[in-house]
Amino acid sequence: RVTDYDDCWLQYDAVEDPAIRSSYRTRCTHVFASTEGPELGVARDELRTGLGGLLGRDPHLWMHPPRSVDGFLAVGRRERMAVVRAAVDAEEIDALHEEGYIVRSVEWEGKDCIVVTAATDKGMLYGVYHLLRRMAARRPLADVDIVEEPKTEERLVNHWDNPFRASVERGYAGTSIFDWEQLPDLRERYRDYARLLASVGINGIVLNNVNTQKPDRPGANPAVAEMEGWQLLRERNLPKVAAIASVFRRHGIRTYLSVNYAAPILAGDLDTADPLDDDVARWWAEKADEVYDHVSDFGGFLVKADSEGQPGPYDYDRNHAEGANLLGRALEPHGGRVYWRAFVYASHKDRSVQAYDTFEPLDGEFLDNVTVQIKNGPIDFQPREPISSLFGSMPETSVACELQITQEYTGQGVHACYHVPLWKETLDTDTYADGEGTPVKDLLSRREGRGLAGVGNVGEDPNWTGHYLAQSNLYGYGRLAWNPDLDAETITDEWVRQTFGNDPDVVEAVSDILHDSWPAVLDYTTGHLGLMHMMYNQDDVLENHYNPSPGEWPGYHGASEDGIGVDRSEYAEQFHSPLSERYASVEDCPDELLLFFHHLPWDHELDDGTTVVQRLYDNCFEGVEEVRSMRDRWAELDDRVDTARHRHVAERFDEQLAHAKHWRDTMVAYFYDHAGIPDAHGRVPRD
Ligand SMILES: CO[C@H]1[C@H](O)[C@@H](O)[C@H](O)O[C@@H]1C(=O)O
Repeated sequence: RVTDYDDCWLQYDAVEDPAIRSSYRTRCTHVFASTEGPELGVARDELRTGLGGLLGRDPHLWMHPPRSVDGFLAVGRRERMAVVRAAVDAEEIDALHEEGYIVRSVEWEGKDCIVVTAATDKGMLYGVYHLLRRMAARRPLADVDIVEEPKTEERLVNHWDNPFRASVERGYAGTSIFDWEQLPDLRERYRDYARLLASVGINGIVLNNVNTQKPDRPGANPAVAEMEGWQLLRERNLPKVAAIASVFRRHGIRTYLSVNYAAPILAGDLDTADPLDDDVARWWAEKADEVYDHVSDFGGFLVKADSEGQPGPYDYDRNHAEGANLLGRALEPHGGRVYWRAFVYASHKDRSVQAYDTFEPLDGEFLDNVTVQIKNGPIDFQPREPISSLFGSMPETSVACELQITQEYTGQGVHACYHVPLWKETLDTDTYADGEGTPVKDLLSRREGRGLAGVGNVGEDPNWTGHYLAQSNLYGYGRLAWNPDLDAETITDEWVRQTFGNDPDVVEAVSDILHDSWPAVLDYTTGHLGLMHMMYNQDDVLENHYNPSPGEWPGYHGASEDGIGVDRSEYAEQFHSPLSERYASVEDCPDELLLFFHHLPWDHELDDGTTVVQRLYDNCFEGVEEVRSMRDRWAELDDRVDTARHRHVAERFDEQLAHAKHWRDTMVAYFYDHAGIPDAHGRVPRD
């Protein structure tokens, strides 16, 4: 099946090693797979594609257990297949999470078999993807005993795609893959996208941008003209939503929409959107009924309210709980959920403290089907931020952590920047909410309504993500959402092997490059001491948040003649002890967050005796050398990776190196202009 876009990590390259190939062929050439549900149809198709590639010949699909062969793969329910009953006890299935699965090898009637089973069809689909992932990494199939369950219930991708305009806010991979003019006619690409998401356990997708209308505020992002997502709630557009939902449903993915809080006015004929108005409540209830008439398993609504010019309950002097619960009530009869974003701030105060001040007092006031969606940090997806102080501060509320898969502030698909280590740092941070050992990930797991939302990075470009290496961020997000305990190295190894093959030199080089990428970006875009928000933010969209422009944001980084950094002691107080004390203390605050919480003299000495300004110079220069080394290591792979991808990535590394130098030179000049202290190695001021 030839497409004009990349297969990403579903390459299914043929197994070269004869011993592994013969072991795989014995167990997987013949497939006895159930067909009772739509997800099982997808599983069968995936097995045909995956095994066809891996085994180098088409698998033989049976509707009965083949007896004339040495082994086979069985995919089905325990109650329907004797071979599955031979491998799995009823109690195991009863105890299994509804999205969990079991992959187990078993000898059955003298045959070497592999069974994939679960309590649900969706679980079996995930089991099939796990089996194919294992084979793509050339892992053995003898003595397999895998019992897997998701640690997180809600695992969503948020699209900031603008319907009818084909643009993607903060998208760096071309236009949107969704063609709303053409819908309800479907594109093959929707199915391939759903395969990618299902293969990493994503179970929800928000189709459109949270900016659902032109924000009425001065200096707003110029791409605003393109935002008309509120239109999707119009009855005439619901068949289009239903068509897309039918593709994702087959892959175990529920469909959600970003809605505009003033929809009763924009898409209805009311003159108010006041949450305590009965007509407004009726409007939303009827609108929800209408949506569910079209999409029976619709997931719910995502809302950006009272934020960056989007309307909300503040327009009626109502608080966010009153605002969210209005939609919660409308969705409740249908089993729908509201994701209510906590990204609310006003410019009069330090942005970092505002989400807590707004939402912490409302803890316990949100309905059960409302999830407060919180960005990982208090500012805005910066290369590094401390966690949001809301994590661990709303015990009576379902919360989700919003992460950015797209690289708005980490190089926008031009720079390689692997976000998985960044996300691990967030998810593993101990909030001390219930005493020591309460990491963020535990506050997101094991309960309906809790989870993760990742702002997507795909577009119409053949490589989906602008940069081939950025595919690792979508892959890694899904794997981490499924199990936040997975370590970054495991996720990286999986992705590299499925995407670029199992050549040990390639696996090692690409893995190292990925793991060096985030620290490098931190070095040349922030100086790696907790500074952030040093980027360009003027009108012309394409340069927005890409180029350096530290002069624009003194309030965010506090550079002045006497020092740099911002005293955010008020923010530190919002955390539980001992985290609050640690952040508030210059001695105990981790270096990588030091200038986020403290304003320090340029010549303040760090633990190793280096001054703040010298460390900033050193890191900016070091960052460029790290990019040079990544580029050179990638160059050495030119005969190990196919030409098309190798050349594309190599050219992006050339661009990244040039741009990193631009960041370095701008940053060190800015620091020198304020500090007036030259670099100890004579590099600053530059000639
Ligand atoms: C969708 O708007 C985005 C905006 O493009 C972006 O600059 C910032 O990250 O935050 C906003 C948000 O998260 O709502």
